[in-house]
Amino acid sequence: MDYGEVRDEVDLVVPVKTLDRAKTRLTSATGGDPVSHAALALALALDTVSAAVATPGVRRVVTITSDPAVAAEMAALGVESLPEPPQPGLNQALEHGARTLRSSRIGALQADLPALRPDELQAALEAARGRRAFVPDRQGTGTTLLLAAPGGELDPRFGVGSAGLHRLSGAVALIGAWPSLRCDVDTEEDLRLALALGLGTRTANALPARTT
Ligand SMILES: Nc1nc2c(ncn2[C@@H]2O[C@H](COP(=O)(O)OP(=O)(O)OP(=O)(O)O)[C@@H](O)[C@H]2O)c(=O)[nH]1
Ligand SMILES: C=C(OP(=O)(O)O)C(=O)O
Repeated sequence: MDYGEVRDEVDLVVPVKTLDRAKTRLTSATGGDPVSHAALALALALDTVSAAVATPGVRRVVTITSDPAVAAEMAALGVESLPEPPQPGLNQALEHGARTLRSSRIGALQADLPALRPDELQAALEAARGRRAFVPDRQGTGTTLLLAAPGGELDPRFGVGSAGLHRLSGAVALIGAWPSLRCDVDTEEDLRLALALGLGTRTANALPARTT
């Protein structure tokens, strides 16, 4: 497919672990049932990706996953998936995705933003104004979005303390009134906060009744 050359637009890679390994800190939210847990992990990713696809300024969204169930569900949204590279790890998966896409502008979006609103993601993309930039999570320690400069490398440093590492690597911290973009869901407390912001429909449907 020819996606054209619009320099202000960004292609986003979204990493998604295999569902049986994903979101271990959220296991209690579904009462320890592995099938419900996998459904919740998948719903988080689908709501995130649906919002990203609907965002003006986002040209293309591609997930990086070795889980065929994730790839099939993403395909139903019209979203392509790339398999993980042989080297394990989140940053390796993102670098592989970025290299494969060869986009004029690349970004990485975490897959656990179930309240994400397209207008907030669009506002963050605009605030970057062509710089290599990142959006810290609500605690200020992690990263939910990393954007390369046009034509530049992604150079991802996700993991513990990634906000500090992205800042040290020269990326500009973007801090705006974008609660849905900053609310990544790792724990049940995060899930309650995302619920208050307004969950995507898939995540809302995947929750047990007591959480809603
Ligand atoms: N493709 C891919 N995605 C990853 C990998 N590691 C983490 N991710 C994804 O990166 C995002 C951020 O990771 P975390 O917030 O730590 O999520 P998680 O590892 O599923 O959660 P925990 O098990 O609770 O640490 C999530 O969307 C994960 O699915 C990896 O090795 N490969
Ligand atoms: C991998 C990260 O996510 P989390 O802190 O949610 O594990 C990160 O913020 O770099």
